[in-house]
Amino acid sequence: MSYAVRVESLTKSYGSHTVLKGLSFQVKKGEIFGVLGVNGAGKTTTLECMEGLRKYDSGKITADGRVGIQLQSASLPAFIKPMEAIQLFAKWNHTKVNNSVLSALGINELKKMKYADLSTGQKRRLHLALAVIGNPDIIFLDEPTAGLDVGGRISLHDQIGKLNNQGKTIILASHDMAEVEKLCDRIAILHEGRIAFMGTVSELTVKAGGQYDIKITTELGEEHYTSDQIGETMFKLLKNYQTRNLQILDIEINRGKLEQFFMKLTEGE
Ligand SMILES: Nc1ncnc2c1ncn2[C@@H]1O[C@H](COP(=O)(O)OP(=O)(O)OP(=O)(O)O)[C@@H](O)[C@H]1O
Repeated sequence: MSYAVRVESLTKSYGSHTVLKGLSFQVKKGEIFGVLGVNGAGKTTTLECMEGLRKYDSGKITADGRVGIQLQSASLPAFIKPMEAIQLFAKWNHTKVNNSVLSALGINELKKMKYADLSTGQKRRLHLALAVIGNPDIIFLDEPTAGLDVGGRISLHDQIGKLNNQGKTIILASHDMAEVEKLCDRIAILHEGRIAFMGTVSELTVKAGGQYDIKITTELGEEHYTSDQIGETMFKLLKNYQTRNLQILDIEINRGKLEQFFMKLTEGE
């Protein structure tokens, strides 16, 4: 099979509330696939059905490989130490603890701490380590960087990239456009139980009009520009500021339209 997970006509209701209305998509082996949507769009439900943790009403899901899961919220006993949790999970998985994974995720530094004393970022790193301890082929991450500061996000993104470079397929849920833009090969945007968009971020950018908003701050204040040829425009702008002998204090570039397009899709416009 060239795909890691195949989802066909997946439906799921909670009582009379139909959350998934026939989703079909495939996740290719070795890719980072993002499931996006606003709060309540059904990202966690989709992931949990794919993980085999939640019953669905109809459809078919096939996974090819061992699965590792990081849930959206998870908790361990307050007094357990990170290494005890790691050893426990390794035993369950009939596997040996991979020390390179532990050092990559900075688990060794947490050795002496109790679970209850770990920060949000440290807990997330531990949960990711527990998800990958069984050497899975497919890793599910539900909003892996929620609640993390900038440093924590960058470090976790780095670890996710490294796991992907080792050939792991990664499926992550997020509502952070910047996160999926940085990490994902392809994304599916859920809206009202259906897939409103599926493709690469570049395809989404083209659909959205491919416009960048640029803000340049100098001692004279802020100046705003838009461009669909970011490289060329930035080159010209920087030359222009140099000619005008203006010192640039800050540059901000946003895929403004991409966020707007996401809002438009998810608002059903
Ligand atoms: N166990 C449950 N019982 C009843 N309704 C549920 C249950 N789990 C989820 N729902 C409802 O299903 C819908 C989708 O929830 P889900 O958690 O899958 O969305 P999500 O996109 O992951 O949201 P978030 O971004 O807030 O995590 C929501 O309206 C939610 O209230």
